[in-house]
This record gives sequence, structure tokens and C-alpha cells, in this order.
Amino acid sequence: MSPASSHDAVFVARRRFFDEGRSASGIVAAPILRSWERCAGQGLDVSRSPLLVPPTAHELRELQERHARLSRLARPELDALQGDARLTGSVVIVTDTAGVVLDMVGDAAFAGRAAEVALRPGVSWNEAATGTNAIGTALVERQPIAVHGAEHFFERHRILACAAAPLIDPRGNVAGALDMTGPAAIRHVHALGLMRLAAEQIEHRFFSEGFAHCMMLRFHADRALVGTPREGVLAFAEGVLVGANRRGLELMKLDWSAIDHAKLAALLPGVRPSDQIQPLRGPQGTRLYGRLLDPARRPSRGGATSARAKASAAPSGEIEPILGEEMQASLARAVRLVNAGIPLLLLGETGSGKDVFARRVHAESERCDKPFVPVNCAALPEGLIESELFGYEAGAFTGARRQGAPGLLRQADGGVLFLDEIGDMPLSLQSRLLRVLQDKQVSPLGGGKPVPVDFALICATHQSLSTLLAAGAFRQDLYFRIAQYVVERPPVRHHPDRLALVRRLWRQLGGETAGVALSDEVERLLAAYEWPGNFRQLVGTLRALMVLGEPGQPVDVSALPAEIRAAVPTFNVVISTPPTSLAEQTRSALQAALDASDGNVSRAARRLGIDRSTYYRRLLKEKDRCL
Ligand SMILES: Nc1ncnc2c1ncn2[C@@H]1O[C@H](COP(=O)(O)OP(=O)(O)OP(=O)(O)O)[C@@H](O)[C@H]1O
Repeated sequence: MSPASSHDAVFVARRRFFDEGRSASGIVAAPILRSWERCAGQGLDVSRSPLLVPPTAHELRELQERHARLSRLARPELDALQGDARLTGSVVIVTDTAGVVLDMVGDAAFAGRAAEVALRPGVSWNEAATGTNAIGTALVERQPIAVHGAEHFFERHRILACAAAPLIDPRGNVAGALDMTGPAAIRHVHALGLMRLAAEQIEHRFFSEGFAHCMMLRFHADRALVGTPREGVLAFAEGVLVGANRRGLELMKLDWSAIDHAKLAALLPGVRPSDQIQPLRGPQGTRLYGRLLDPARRPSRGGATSARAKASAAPSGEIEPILGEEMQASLARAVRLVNAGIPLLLLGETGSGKDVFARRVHAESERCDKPFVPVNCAALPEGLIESELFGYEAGAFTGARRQGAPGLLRQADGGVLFLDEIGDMPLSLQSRLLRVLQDKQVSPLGGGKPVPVDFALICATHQSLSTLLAAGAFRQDLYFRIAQYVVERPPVRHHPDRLALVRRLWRQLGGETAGVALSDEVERLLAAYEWPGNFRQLVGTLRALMVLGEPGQPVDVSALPAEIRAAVPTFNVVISTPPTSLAEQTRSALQAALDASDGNVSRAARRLGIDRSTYYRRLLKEKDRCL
């Protein structure tokens, strides 16, 4: 079906279903129709907008902490898909079982537009509240689904094109969803396939934790796919099936009801544990290949399997940061300054390691046994940032908790307060923060008594604060207060020996121990690529390659993401997306020039033939318009 006819068909179907109360069967896909029926049956009113309440920053943090394992296991896919999302002007999202958005990466401009319809961290996109949408509907249907434009139940979601796949855990329970959402105006034909594949990889990674005591069968009908995320996995405890992935069940012609019932001896009579791939006789005589790994024989340390599993499951923050000599010296200086009560300002592009550095300073400082409280000023909703930071008295405002809240500044008492993206702090709050830093006491909202606080301050930003100062968007007095010592985290592309860096990171991720090597050509391309997402992107890509790699067979170029293989500069790609309005054209041009100038505002302004302060004014205006 052409996009146009499909578009018309959806409108015909909507008229029939919503206006005339007739069946739209055969006009739109069956899962969409089932979802419309469920939504209407639950009393959702198509003519009204859903009420979606964003959480407080505190609730969001709690939510993310509660689901830290899922986020961690999904992180390599998010990192690997980030480039694709940016190229297609979309975002990639991980949600929990209830459809609550936990993590979102991708195109910042589109993320701003998505936030306008409440597609943002902490908000639930379950079908019962949000109507037909890929996340909620995939969770109900337990199958991958794409929902485009007017297929969404609510009118305001028509600007979206979403594709989502549910994440099913090894016990057959829905663990969450992976989704790619972009503007409905642009068709991303591969989105559903990408989500399906990435969900399969995440589900495969679910086995890296909690199954150490199990006999593991890793198998496939195609011998070459054994040992890859495409393989079937069945886990047995005392001979009984206790965990599986969808592929494993499908190959064995089983369904989820086999969990806790099916027996290894009945499925594969006579099979013996072996690290080597062996031919297996599957159901109805089908030919399969696989390894049956016995925990008693599995190497506990340093062996291929455990090292690979460990590497792929390691959270992004867990990899030991690589600190060159110069960086070690900088860290030592930073620790001495923080111990002496002098604030630090960390500058550097996104992903260059500012957060890692700040945590390291805390860990090596005299305040290491007191809290490290990170606050992302860009992620806090503007209306909440004040109460979240400074706390509030009981009943200070409508919606406040009955007992009040101490606020993040007080939570950092005795420890280190890390204000990330300080450049995004609204001007009105900058003055309040300055007062706290001068007086060393916090006055909660609602007129409570000032409370003394003692914290070391580390701020960070990827923006040029001098440009913000010139544009009047950042207070000079606050700047001088927080920028008493500035540490610059260099971008990865300025690393003096990128090849050595790639090799060291690969080693650190466990590549060598797992016997998985990168081919010379892959190493060359990785070293040549400019890594706009810096360490975050580089580590994420290496993790993905590790999952795709096979012991004894060097990872080859075909495993690399297209953008690294082709090394297409982001500038060309960003401007190739057809902007739809004057505002979008302006935004695109500002962003594209900035991307092409490595984030340097002066150079971006020169490219556009305007001066720096005009560039900045425009950028702030367009940003305000987006948010
Ligand atoms: N020196 C390092 N060695 C190895 N990995 C690193 C290093 N620095 C950062 N990383 C990796 O990159 C990821 C991103 O780092 P981090 O969050 O510190 O960046 P950032 O500069 O704070 O980014 P942003 O500005 O987007 O918040 C980390 O999770 C870590 O895995």
C-alpha cells in the first residue's frame, strides 16, 4: 500500500469507526483496530486530549533507579541506535512494563516536540491512558507494532510515527518496550525491523544475569548464528526449563507454558554438555546446532562466556574510565580543590566524561562517604526545578507533598552537589542559587526558616558559558562563583592516539579475554571516525560489536553502523531532512551549522554569516519555541 492510500484508508476507517460506529475491519491493520476497540470500550473519548502528568524530578529519579537493571541491559542498543535516530530526526525510547518512559535518546529537536505531547521520561504511554500508540499497544498485544499518524487514537498524537517491540523476559513476562518515534511526516520504513532486532538483542542479554547456576542451551537451525543474539536460548535448572527466549521456544516448537514444565531429557534425549557446537535433533527430526553449557564446567573467571556476558551486561558507568597521565594530574588537582571547598566547572562536549570525572573526584575526595547528588538542570521541568532544588514547606503550593520536601541542595549536605547542564538553569533560579552559595543556607519555598548547608559544588556544561554570558542568559556573578577552577574534558576526536584508545577500551570491555577481536579494517575505521557522541558513543559502539562478535572470528566491517562505515558528516545528513516550517528551517540551519562546527558557536555563526550574539539570540528563541 502506498503511503498516500494508506493515509486515506486510515481516515476512511476513522470516519466509519468513530463517527458512524461501524466496523473498520479490513481497512486498517487488525491490531490497530483491536486497540481502537479496547480504547473506546474503556471509555476513552477521542475528541478529548489525554491527561498525562509528568513526574517530579524526585519521582523520575526513583523510577529510573527502580528500573536501573532494565535501562542498563538496554543501554548498548540505545547507544547503537542513537546515530540512526539522529539521522532520521527521531528518538529511541525504553519503557517499563506499564509503558512509562525510562530512557530516551536521539534527535534533540524532535525530543522537544515529543515533550509537547508528553512523550518524555517519567510519563506513561500505556494504552489505557494514552490510547492507541506503538508502546502501549505493543505491550498489550505482546508483539511488535507500528502506529503511524492518524492511527493513533488521540488527535494530538497524529504528529508521531512510532514503532515498538515488547521486551519479553526469560520467564515470558513483559519486561518493557523499546520504541522508535519520529515525526509522522517522515516515513522511517526500517523502524519496526530495527526495534524487533534490537529487542531480540536486549532479550538475549537478559540471560547474562541470574542464570549462572543453569545449564544453558544456545542453538539455532543455522550453525553460523549460534553464539549471536539471533540464537535460541533455553535455561534448565535440574533438567527443567526455567527460562527461554522467543527464538528458543520457536525452534523447539514450544510456547511460554513450557516454562517450569518441559524437561531437557525429553526435548533432546541423550544430549551431553559441550562447549563445542554440536548437531542436535530438534522436534520432528529438524536439524539444529548448538552448545549445551554446564555451569559446573563453565569457567568462572576470565573464560570466554563469562567475560562476554560480563562485558555486555556491564553498565555504561561501570567501565573503568581511561584517564591518561594528564587527566590523572587534573583529577588530583580537582580533588585538592574540592577538599579546600573551591567549586569546579567541567566543560566538554556531550559524552566526553564530565559526569564520570565528577563522580571520580567525589570518590577520591574527603567527602567520599557522604552523598554525591547529581542534578541535571536540563532534565528538570522548569516549573519544578525550584522546589526540587531548594525544597519546600508543607502545603507550600498546590500539589506539594503534605510533609514538604528537603530539596536536593539539602540532600547533598556534607557531600558533593553536581549541577550538570548548569547552562540550562533559568535566570530566576540562578540568583537563588547564588544566594545559597554566598550564605551557605537554603530557604525552602513557602517561607520556612533558612537551613545551613555544607556541600562541595561541581558544575558542568557542554555549552559555551561565555556565549551565554554575552547573550545575557547566564549571570556573571554566578559564573565567577562557580568557575573558580575550570577543567576541560577534551572530545575523543582530539585524542592524540585514537587507535590506542579504541584498543584499550576494547580490552577494558573484555574483548581480549572473550577471544573476540576487531579486524584491522574495523580498527582503522573506528580510529578514523570523529565520534560526535564522544566516549558515550564509542563505548556503546564497542559494546554492540562485542555482542555481534564471535570468538576466533575478527569482527568485520559489515558489523559497523552505517554512519561509521560511510563516515557521513552529520551536517549533510541533518540538512537533508526536509524542514516543514520557517521555524523548523531556522532551527535546522542553526543546529546543522553548530554540528558542522563541532559545537563551536563562533564558527557556526560565521558559517551562517551572522554574528555570535545574533546566533545565540536565535538559538535561545528557537529553543523556547520548541520546549
Ligand atoms: N575516560 C573515560 N574512559 C572510558 N569511558 C568513559 C570515559 N569517560 C566517559 N566514558 C563513558 O562515556 C559515557 C558518558 O560519560 P559521561 O556521562 O561522563 O559524559 P558527559 O560529558 O557527562 O555527557 P553529557 O554532557 O551528555 O552529560 C560514560 O557512561 C562512560 O561509559
